[in-house]
Amino acid sequence: MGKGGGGEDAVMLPLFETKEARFRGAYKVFAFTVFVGIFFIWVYRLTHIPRAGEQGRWAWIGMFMAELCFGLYWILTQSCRFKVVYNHPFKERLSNRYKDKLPSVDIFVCTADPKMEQPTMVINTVLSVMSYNYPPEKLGVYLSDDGGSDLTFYALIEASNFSKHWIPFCKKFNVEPRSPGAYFSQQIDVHDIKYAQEWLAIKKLYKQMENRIDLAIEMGEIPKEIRDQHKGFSEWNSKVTKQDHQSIVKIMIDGRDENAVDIYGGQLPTLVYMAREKRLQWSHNFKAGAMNALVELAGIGGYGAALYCGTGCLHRRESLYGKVYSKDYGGELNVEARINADKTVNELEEVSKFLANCSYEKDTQWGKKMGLIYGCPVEDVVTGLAIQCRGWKSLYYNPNRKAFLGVAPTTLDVVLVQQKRWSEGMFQIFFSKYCPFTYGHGKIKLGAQMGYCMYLLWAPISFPTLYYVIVPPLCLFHGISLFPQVESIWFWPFAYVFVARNACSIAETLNCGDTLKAWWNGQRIWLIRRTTSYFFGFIDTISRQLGLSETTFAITTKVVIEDVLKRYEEEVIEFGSSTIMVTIIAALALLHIFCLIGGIKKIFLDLEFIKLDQLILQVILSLLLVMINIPVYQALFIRNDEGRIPSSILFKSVVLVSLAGLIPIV
Ligand SMILES: O=c1ccn([C@@H]2O[C@H](COP(=O)(O)OP(=O)(O)O[C@H]3O[C@H](CO)[C@@H](O)[C@H](O)[C@H]3O)[C@@H](O)[C@H]2O)c(=O)[nH]1
Repeated sequence: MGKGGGGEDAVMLPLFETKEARFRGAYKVFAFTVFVGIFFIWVYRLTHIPRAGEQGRWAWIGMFMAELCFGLYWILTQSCRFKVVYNHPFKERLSNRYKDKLPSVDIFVCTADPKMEQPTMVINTVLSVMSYNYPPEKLGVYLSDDGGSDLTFYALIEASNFSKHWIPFCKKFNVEPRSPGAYFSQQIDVHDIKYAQEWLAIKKLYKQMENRIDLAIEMGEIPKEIRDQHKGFSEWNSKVTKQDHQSIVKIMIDGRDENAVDIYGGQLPTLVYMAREKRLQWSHNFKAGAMNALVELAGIGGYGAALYCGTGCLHRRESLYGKVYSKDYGGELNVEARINADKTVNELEEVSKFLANCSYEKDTQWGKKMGLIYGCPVEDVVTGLAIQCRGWKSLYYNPNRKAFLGVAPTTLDVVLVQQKRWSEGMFQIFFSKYCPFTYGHGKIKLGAQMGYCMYLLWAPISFPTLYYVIVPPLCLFHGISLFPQVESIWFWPFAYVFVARNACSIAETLNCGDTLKAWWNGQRIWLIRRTTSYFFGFIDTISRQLGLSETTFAITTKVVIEDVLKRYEEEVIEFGSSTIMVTIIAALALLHIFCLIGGIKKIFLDLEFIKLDQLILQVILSLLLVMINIPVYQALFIRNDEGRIPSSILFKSVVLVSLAGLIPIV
């Protein structure tokens, strides 16, 4: 580390520092003790298998398999804990070093459906990134509209006009957050009269704009007088549908134009609308296709392998273009495509439309070695891996004031569909040529390969989890012991691994600033995800591998209904739909309480306490499962709001549990 201040030294000061997390040595010792515990559990299982013909022999072997999977998976997860680093950037050094030679930055915003991703929400994102504290002549904002909707286009026209007021307002008062919707939902400090006046005026402008957009959405079409004001609407003729239309590219603000200024004469950033061509016979590759069209259009962690998570990530252009990192790469910050400098807006739009055509990428490396990789619903993770394997390093940075805020699902069914897509997509990567252990071999560190696999194996980990939450409770119900007695020495590895693993997870949660309640809720959703989404993610991956189905992308809806939001804020789970996943959740919850009651009855009445110490761990496991499922029982039996579990599901679950009770334990 050098001294601060100006001069040549200051120019060469590092732009960030990386520090290793503390207590890693102690953690490694702790992890070793847990591993010893896991090892003894495996030894116990193998040395105590019930003899052939004895009841519970196969259940026992299944327990061994499940615990083997958990143990191996736990080893994978250590890759993320052994080497933890924190990055700290020095922002002022960046401007000292590069002064006015900062790189040009293109920001891509994607939307795919005006019903699930409302245009007002989309333009709030656009307006917030347009207002970044960055030289506007170096900033380009590109909206990809896979919904091909004139409503979204209209909203962007409104946003481009409003930005002339909003950007200078943000700069003048250093506004945070810069999304107007989020900003106006906050209380303001009215001590400064000038600020309060401007605040009121711009809020009024925003609300008027919002009303106009909402009105158009309500009507389902753009009023004629608005259509006539912008020639861009002529692209939406009667033949245009969401799945079938020509490419549409409109440069709403041309950042090169000296007249593209805000109300105070300040330069505005470039703003572009793009709906890439869609034809029924062409695969459009979901978000990866949209992102590549944008990349083409714009000219644009601990092992140095933090995951690319799709949203809120910054890339160097060269890394996305498929270039291999070279040691001579000096971080050419000012590589700018000058070739288009002399083109008019119309000429640029025409060239861009060609780039956004379906056929443009045919027989090219786009989607393979260039841009985002096609064929996988988690295009971000596989693309990040490929980039890292080309020698580029990635850093994870989580500033106190969040750099990006997104919209998370508020209902369980949407979460489960999203999680299914992720687990399915990641498992596909494991099966593909991009499997980190083979594709990444010799290119990224073993720790990074293991770290990737921790995510890629979400789908198959559903099987041992399902086994563990079904078989021990069922065995308890039948009075069959699957764990050592409390007096036995073998009891201790189980107790130690259970307590140590959970204590570590609680410590991590608290260390991240979360509460104990959040941890407990985390266990709840952990169980639900593993027993539903990951399971179906597995099934769908296999059926895709067998050629029985095709990759799909179920968009996460960002629309929130008022009473659903109210329940979400009150921390009440929104079940509310009759999906197979909710049926599984309900059936498992009923099974757990049914087995717990049945098991306790058996211990107290039929077995006369003889087996209590042999079954105590199963009783504890079932009790914990019942406690985790409390919101499910409430949704099944107590709640009467719209978010409860429908009674048809209760009926199906009772049938399923009755059948499970009949399964003989062998
Ligand atoms: O055909 C499509 C489908 C989706 N999208 C866009 O892709 C983004 C992600 O889709 P969303 O339904 O929001 O998925 P999520 O699972 O919520 O998104 C997370 O997971 C995705 C897959 O890993 C990443 O691409 C995202 O960046 C990340 O936020 C959204 O902006 C969509 O508008 C398209 O542009 N075209």
